[in-house]
Amino acid sequence: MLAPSSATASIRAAAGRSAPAVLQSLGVDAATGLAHDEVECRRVTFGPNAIATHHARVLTVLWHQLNSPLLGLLLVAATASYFVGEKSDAVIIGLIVVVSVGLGFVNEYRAEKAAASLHSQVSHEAVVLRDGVSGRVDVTSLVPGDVVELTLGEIVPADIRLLSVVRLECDESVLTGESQPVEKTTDAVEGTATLADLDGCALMGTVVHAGSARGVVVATGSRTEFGAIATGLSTHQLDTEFQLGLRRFSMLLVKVAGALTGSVFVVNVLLHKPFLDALLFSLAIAVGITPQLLPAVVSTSLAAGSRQMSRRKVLVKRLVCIEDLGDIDLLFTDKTGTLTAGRIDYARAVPVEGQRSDDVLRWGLLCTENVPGAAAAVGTNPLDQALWESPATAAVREALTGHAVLGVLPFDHERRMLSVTVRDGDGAVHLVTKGAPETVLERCTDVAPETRAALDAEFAAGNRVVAVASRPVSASRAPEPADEHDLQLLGLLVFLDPPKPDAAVALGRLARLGIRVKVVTGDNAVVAAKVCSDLGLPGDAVLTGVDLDALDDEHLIDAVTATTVFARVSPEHKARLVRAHRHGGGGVAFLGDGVNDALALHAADVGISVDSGTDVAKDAADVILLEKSLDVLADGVVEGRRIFANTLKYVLMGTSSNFGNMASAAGASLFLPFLPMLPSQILLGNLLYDTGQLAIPTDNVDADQLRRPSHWDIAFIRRFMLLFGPLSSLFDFLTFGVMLWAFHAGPDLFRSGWFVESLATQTLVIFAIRTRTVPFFRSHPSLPLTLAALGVVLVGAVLPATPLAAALGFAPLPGGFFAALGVMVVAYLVLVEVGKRWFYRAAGAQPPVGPTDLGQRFVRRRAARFSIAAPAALPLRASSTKAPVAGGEHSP
Ligand SMILES: Nc1ncnc2c1ncn2[C@@H]1O[C@H](COP(=O)(O)OP(=O)(O)OP(=O)(O)O)[C@@H](O)[C@H]1O
Ligand SMILES: [Mg+2]
Repeated sequence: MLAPSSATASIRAAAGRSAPAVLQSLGVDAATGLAHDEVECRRVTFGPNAIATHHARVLTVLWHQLNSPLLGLLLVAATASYFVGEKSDAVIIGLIVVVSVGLGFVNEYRAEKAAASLHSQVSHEAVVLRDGVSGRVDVTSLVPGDVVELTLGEIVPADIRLLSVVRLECDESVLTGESQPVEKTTDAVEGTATLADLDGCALMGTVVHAGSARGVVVATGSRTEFGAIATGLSTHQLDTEFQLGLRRFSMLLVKVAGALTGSVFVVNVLLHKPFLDALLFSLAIAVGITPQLLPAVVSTSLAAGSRQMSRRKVLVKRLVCIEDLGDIDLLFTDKTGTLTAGRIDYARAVPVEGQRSDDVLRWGLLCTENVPGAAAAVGTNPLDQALWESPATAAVREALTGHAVLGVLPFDHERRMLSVTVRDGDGAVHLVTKGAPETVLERCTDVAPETRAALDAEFAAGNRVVAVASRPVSASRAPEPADEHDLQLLGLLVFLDPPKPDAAVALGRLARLGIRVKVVTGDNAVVAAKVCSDLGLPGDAVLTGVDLDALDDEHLIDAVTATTVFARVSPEHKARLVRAHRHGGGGVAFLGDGVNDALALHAADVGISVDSGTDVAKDAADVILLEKSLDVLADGVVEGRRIFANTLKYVLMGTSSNFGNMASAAGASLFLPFLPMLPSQILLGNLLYDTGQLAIPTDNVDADQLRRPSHWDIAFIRRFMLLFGPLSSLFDFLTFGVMLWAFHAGPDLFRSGWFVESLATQTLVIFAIRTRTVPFFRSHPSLPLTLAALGVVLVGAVLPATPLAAALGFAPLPGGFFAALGVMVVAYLVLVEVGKRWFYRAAGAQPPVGPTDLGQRFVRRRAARFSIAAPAALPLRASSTKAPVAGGEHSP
């Protein structure tokens, strides 16, 4: 029995030993893999191959709500006051706190649930050999000893000792920071090696950059190197960069609140006000200022957003992707299926002089990755699919029976060719090569000028063309790249893939959303240019993969910003283009569905794939479109920006008017002989206000706000707070004046007046803050929001006149107060409008801030794929007590 602590459990130890020795100590035969019952056994011992859980846990969420020193202090103080002072006041405080905590809990729990269900919709798979049969399994079910296959674009699913490699290169930047891919071998390393030197190993979380390999799993889950850095990262909470920023910002507010309320408390005590009252009052203010609900509210609106997205055929793998999707301003897309109909049709064969059409077609049909046996299921290659499924090729397909395919050199996106050795009916053996005409023609002995002319004509018409060539060979082994020479060209196979009728409209829509679109394709430059110009994209300056290779990174950036179409690019070129643009600051999205797109999908801020795409592409993507269409993508972007805009409303509300109110409460307590508001009243006002805010996700968003990528900008929020906070305080002090001098109010009346005024201004200002339009009523809020805001104000206004008033310490307000209130609310909103106009004009002049790219973001994204739903099953270090990185400012 293998114990988790055995020497093999560490990849570093395994790296120093030969592959056979590692296999032996793991008790596995590389030819058959583990037996299924052994896998079960090991799963019990080692646990799942996971480093995070996405299970929504009641207690954790509840603890989140209660885990606030302020709340604790408040409850302690309330309990103390229950025994020595006002019993009813203490009870009311207790009740309000319970309701607030409940509100936060329900919201956050629902968001967690939504996030968890997103996680369980997506699964990440690996190809593994068990009991002699290879198949796909969920990555979380891998155990040490499993024999796995690695292919291009895949994320390495565990720490693996390599057994055989074919030109394998891994991008290990997520672990080592090294941006150049590392070449891998099967050799053991000597002595003690650093992580970057483990040549004979592939490490969890890294990307297969080139080639393929087979290896044996040595360590899983949190015992991997990646697990060690990612353990404790909570992948479902506070996932977004904004939420992290918000946390930091909240901390700032808490500090301000601490200083403010601390001094209020001291001054109040020095002024000989009752100790406990002063303490409760200060704490209530502090609770009011702290935007406790904010993180919960952000996740809630994102969670609601993910449902709206899926109704628009956009699936996000994680909540954070919604925000990222709204933020993109540059989209790279492949051509096939996005710009073109994608239903590739075989049109005709163009034989060279002396050949027959049917022969070109016959060799073309044989030259595929399909296993011999004629009508065997076709692979995923779209050109081969089209060839094999076309009714026009049926007759030739029937006649293939006498041929035997002896070996295949698979298609790869760098060579853009594939070759087979075939024995024909007469027993003669041929090497047949099919591929991109440029590359195939280079390897042919002589090509007639007429053939080149025919090819150019097909390209100019925007048709996809592959060339078929052959030569007789003697050896009946599988072909190698070195064999592809001295070929005789047989002819061309022409396929039609016309531009999508609605793509031009969708491109226009993306342009209006402020998103630049660039096309990257493995197809020919002339074809790409033709399709693009048909759709209205500038296709006159096309850069090819060869051009890109000639540019170093410095020149690349200049050259690529000006270019819209990139043709004959390899998977690595696609990724390089994405990386070059990511330094520009804006969000870069990549849309693709092929194996050749996976590297770029990993490199992009937002990787987008389609439901019908290949597994590797879907695995690499953050967002999956149920339909490959730029229109669906545009819907997704709009939805993302809408959600973002609404979330921002909360933040602006909470940090400006709310903050202003609390500051005035603190200020007033200094010159009033009594507390300006009772602690329970402050908390009640806060609760009512929060409740009204819950309708914000339903709100309409101005078209103008959807036209820009949505960046989170904490500096913007801070400036907003500093302008609009004091503005709301101004009206609070006006109210104080009115209450004291016009109504000669005593404590109860004073508090009632201010309670109603602060709730009214604080709530109604949503109508101004929700839009940049001046005057605000030209933009229409949603009905639920309107009703909620007015409802809250109404409740606040009648409260002092109800039987509850006495218990809450309110007194009925005179009619004259409401007249004054009306005037003040109107004056306040007018001033806010003036401030808004000035603010947005000044803000327009500010340079936009790009997303601050944390390397952590990639770690989180990778970690999310090694996540399980079961709550208690994470053994060993996974359940370590390391604080969640997201929880504080001390991120590594
Ligand atoms: N099965 C095949 N047989 C022969 N040649 C092929 C085959 N598949 C692709 N090719 C050639 O390789 C070229 C590049 O293909 P690749 O898959 O890299 O790009 P693509 O996926 O077609 O383009 P896009 O990125 O727009 O989807 C094709 O244009 C074609 O010339
Ligand atoms: Mg493709």
